[in-house]
Amino acid sequence: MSHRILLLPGDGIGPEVVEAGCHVLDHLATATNFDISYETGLIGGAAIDATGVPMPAQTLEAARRADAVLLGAVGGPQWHGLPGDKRPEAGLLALRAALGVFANLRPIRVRPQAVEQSPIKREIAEGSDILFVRELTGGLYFGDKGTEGDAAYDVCRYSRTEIERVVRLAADAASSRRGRLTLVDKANVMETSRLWRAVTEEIIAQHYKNLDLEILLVDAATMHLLTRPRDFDVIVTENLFGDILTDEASVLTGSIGLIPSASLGATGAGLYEPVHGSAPDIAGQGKANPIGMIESIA
Ligand SMILES: NC(=O)C1=CN([C@@H]2O[C@H](COP(=O)(O)OP(=O)(O)OC[C@H]3O[C@@H](n4cnc5c(N)ncnc54)[C@H](O)[C@@H]3O)[C@@H](O)[C@H]2O)C=CC1
Ligand SMILES: CC(C)CC(=O)C(=O)O
Ligand SMILES: [Mg+2]
Repeated sequence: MSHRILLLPGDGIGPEVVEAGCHVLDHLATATNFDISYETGLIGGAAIDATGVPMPAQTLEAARRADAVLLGAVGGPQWHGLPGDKRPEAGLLALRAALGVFANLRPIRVRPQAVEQSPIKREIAEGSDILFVRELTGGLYFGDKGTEGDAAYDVCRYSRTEIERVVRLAADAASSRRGRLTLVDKANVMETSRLWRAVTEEIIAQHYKNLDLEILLVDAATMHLLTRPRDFDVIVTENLFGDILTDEASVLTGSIGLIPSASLGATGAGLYEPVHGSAPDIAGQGKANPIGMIESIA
């Protein structure tokens, strides 16, 4: 049976890293007699230029048919003037929502052979191995948003169910790793964070007594990540905080280009993409690090 892979190269360095990833995948598939078939689709700025919208219906249908979706990156300065729902990034958000991939796994590992690449002192960075589980289909990115005269708003909303499913996934991951789960929130200020904290504490107390649960406020967490990264095992957090903290944590490894991700739902195809964006500053120069894409494929 052929495994159907949908390639969505997107914009900027997206096509470069997808091409590099496919070289590796082709070699592996041939070497192991693993039968794959590719389909390529449009997303983001490339889709806007070709069809007028960042997520053509044809791409969504192909993603639903696929066994796995490999995405490069979307976005670039040429589309920055568009309204929010017409921008390249809206295409990626629509894809994540349509596939129901609520958990975005972002492993950050400082490899022994690359520790010298880290701008962080060796005695701090060496051996760091953190799995971020970022909630991917809720929160600020998906809440009601708009403008009212000179004002603008983005609503952050989370339901108990949305929190429960991603916390359970993170707790399962921690159980199979080093048994430590860290929740990052802003429960001293945000109502949604207080719900995250209550639900997480309840789930861990009831179902994961084996785990050591640590809770950090997000502002302090940004410091702990770069001063005691080895203390972390699995970190679970909401969509916005996870987006920001993983770019920060990538610094430990020396390059955001090294960081892969897998976005998983309860059923259906997974979405596999590097953590970085379209990097317009280096696009077309043959400089993009493809390891994040290759590890996403792995
Ligand atoms: N998943 C996605 O498709 C994402 C898309 N974006 C979009 O990408 C565009 C550019 O965003 P930026 O803020 O510049 O973030 P970015 O992640 O594209 O780039 C940030 C910095 O990291 C470098 N970098 C990124 N990937 C690299 C790689 N593989 N190898 C070596 N260096 C790499 C870039 O050259 C740049 O200096 C924006 O339109 C943004 O919305 C941003 C993040 C994720
Ligand atoms: C919609 C994306 C541009 C958000 C992002 O930066 C990410 O998922 O890493
Ligand atoms: Mg990001």
